[in-house]
Amino acid sequence: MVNCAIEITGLTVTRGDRLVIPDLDLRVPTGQVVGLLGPSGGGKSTVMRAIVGVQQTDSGDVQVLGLPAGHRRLRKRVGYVTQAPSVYGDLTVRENATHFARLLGVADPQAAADAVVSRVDLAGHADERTDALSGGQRGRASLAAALVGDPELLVLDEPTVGLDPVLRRDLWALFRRLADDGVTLLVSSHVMDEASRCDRLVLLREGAVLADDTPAHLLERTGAADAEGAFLALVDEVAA
Ligand SMILES: Nc1ncnc2c1ncn2[C@@H]1O[C@H](COP(=O)(O)OP(=O)(O)OP(=O)(O)O)[C@@H](O)[C@H]1O
Repeated sequence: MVNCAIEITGLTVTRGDRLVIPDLDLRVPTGQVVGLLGPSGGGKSTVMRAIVGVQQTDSGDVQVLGLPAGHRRLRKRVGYVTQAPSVYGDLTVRENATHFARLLGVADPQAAADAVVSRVDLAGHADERTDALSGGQRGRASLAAALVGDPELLVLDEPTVGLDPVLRRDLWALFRRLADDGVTLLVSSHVMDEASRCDRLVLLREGAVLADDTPAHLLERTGAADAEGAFLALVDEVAA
């Protein structure tokens, strides 16, 4: 049996008066980079919020690392980066990382902070206030804060939005290194060309899983040349 970092069964979520997630089943295997892809408004952020335990749900079960989503024992084991940078603008990059390390009860907060700041390639900006950084740098400062507790699962909501191609490549290389170290990553994106960098792809549309497969199988199954083509082929298949 595949070891799963995330197991979602029968998840239903209503936001406002809209049924956003009708009845979702999803399993995310441990130690892989899983891409959560799909059009804007398809429910990616909502699923991620349910996984980290901040989304009110109607029904269903969300298990994360063998515990119910949002369990206090998951606080240090799960890192979450939202689309909005979640760092304090009036603190430096290093101070932010140190602050989150202390909150998580990390043994040597300053050493842990320095290590993650280097890991996200911000050592050269460690002593700058985050409100003076570029958007991409601020995003990486948020990622450093999420990494400082050495999480087993990282949930990243569109981490590459607004980044130039070089930074996007570097960030994906970092995700790969983390996965090689055994971390499970769930990464949302609506940039389909990022799909090829994932071990597995979950295509989400209108709160439903259109496909959950490896990139190679997905292309083979649909006969498409790339993930975008595969996605469109699957949409047509459902509509037919
Ligand atoms: N606070 C809210 N109140 C009511 N409805 C909401 C709220 N936030 C999101 N929604 C609705 O829930 C649906 C799913 O949104 P969600 O943010 O999960 O999609 P997404 O796939 O992450 O989109 P994007 O790629 O644009 O971030 C959308 O129809 C959206 O309008």
